[in-house]
Amino acid sequence: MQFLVRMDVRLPHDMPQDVADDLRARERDRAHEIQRAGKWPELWRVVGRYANYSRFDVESGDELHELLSSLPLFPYMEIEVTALTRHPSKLD
Ligand SMILES: O=C(O)CC1=CCC(=O)O1
Repeated sequence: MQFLVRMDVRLPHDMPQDVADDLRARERDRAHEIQRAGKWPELWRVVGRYANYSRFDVESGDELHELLSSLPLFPYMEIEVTALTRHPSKLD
């Protein structure tokens, strides 16, 4: 199943810089693991925002939830998920 996911990151303003830096480094490492597993084929920055649009290729909504909740930034993100299906007019 394909899912379009938007993640908006909202770190508390009073979070110490070293804690934020550590979270970001761990987020990057976990994102790389999921990408290497072929489950996160697209990751795009939203211009001008601390947010991304991503496409996930997973077996189920449960798997997507497991992956998203494994991200170190998960407690600090607002996440919107849209299930996708193939458009009949799309050329191969
Ligand atoms: O920076 C972001 O948009 C949040 C994020 C997701 C994967 C990653 O490495 O950072």
